[in-house]
Amino acid sequence: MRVAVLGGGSFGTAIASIAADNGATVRQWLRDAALVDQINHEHRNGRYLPDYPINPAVVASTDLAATVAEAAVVFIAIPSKAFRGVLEQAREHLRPEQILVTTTKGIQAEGFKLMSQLIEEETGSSHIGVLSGPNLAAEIAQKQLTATVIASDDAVTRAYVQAALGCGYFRVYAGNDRYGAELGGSLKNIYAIAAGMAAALGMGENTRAMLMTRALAEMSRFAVALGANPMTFLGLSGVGDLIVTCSSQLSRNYRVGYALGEGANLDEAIEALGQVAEGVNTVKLVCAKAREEGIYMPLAQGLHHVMFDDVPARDMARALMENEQSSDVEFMLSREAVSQAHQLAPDGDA
Ligand SMILES: NC(=O)c1ccc[n+]([C@@H]2O[C@H](COP(=O)([O-])OP(=O)(O)OC[C@H]3O[C@@H](n4cnc5c(N)ncnc54)[C@H](O)[C@@H]3O)[C@@H](O)[C@H]2O)c1
Ligand SMILES: O=P(O)(O)OC[C@H](O)CO
Repeated sequence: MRVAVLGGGSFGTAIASIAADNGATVRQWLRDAALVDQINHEHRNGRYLPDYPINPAVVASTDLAATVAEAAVVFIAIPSKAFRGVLEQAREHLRPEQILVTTTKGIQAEGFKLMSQLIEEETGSSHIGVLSGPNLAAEIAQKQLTATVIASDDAVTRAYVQAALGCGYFRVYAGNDRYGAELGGSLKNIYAIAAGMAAALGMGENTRAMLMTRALAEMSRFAVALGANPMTFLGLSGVGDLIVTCSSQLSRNYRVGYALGEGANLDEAIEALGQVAEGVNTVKLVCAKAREEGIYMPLAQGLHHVMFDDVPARDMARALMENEQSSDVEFMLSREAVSQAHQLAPDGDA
């Protein structure tokens, strides 16, 4: 199998190395000639994954056309802000039978588009997939046992990606809800920022469990309103990714939240990170979309106030705790039914 990876960051490098470990012929495209040289000669990505060796069979290049030329599968691991631009450059070199897979967990502001939708618009391909799951690049680079999802309505895409990446330390499950899997990967970054902030403020495990579980309720409420299948959120690309990203200092989104919780401002937190934290942009886009569509998203809106309106995180947490008490699993008991029933109890002030 011939595999191309577009992107020289931590995840692109991790994916390239898995495919090479699995016996594929792997080409990786990046812009930085010095980093290309380092990957090809030292088998290391000193900028993004400095502490881990890369399979020596990975060949990096600054030549986009040559990178994709022979590939059966092309993975695109480019931050959402640059994703369409890279597709525009790649488009003329791609062939209709090639399988195009996004690994990017972000949203384009214009039109609230997910990356697989950009691939569809730019290429018209019928072999499009989303790779998403609890996949911290640094842990993959250590060959920690890891699982992911290839979500596509195209059986050929699912089969090729399972064959390209499935190996002794990386297990690839198949899904057919591309939109739900991709939305889950983007939304969880919002709550990872909140979880990092809560940890920095000394909040405990009960708090983290509450935050993650209510985040899942909020994510699935949003996804259902936008037409995704809520069952997808029970899988690796939903709750699985939410767990890892809300629990680990290896997550860039968690680290941004942690820095904010320690008192840094947003610019300082982003600068200290030096890599992409998609959640910073996603929280803005999701809050705007939720307002537009009338979707109840108290955690995301609360985080937005903390990040962009200077509301202290502890004040926001207190306000959220004092919100009207609601339903646990609203697919079974609606929020409206709980709210209406409040009049049946004696008034707390009486
Ligand atoms: N790192 C992880 O653990 C991880 C895991 C799963 C998914 N992802 C997702 O993968 C995507 C990429 O993440 P990453 O971790 O590799 O990011 P990163 O910040 O480590 O690297 C981004 C890479 O994209 C390159 N890039 C940026 N703009 C470009 C442009 N215009 N043209 C060409 N290259 C450009 C950068 O030079 C860099 O090599 C993100 O959306 C992220 O959500 C990351
Ligand atoms: O480092 P983050 O926060 O972008 O998260 C990485 C992956 O999405 C975890 O699955």
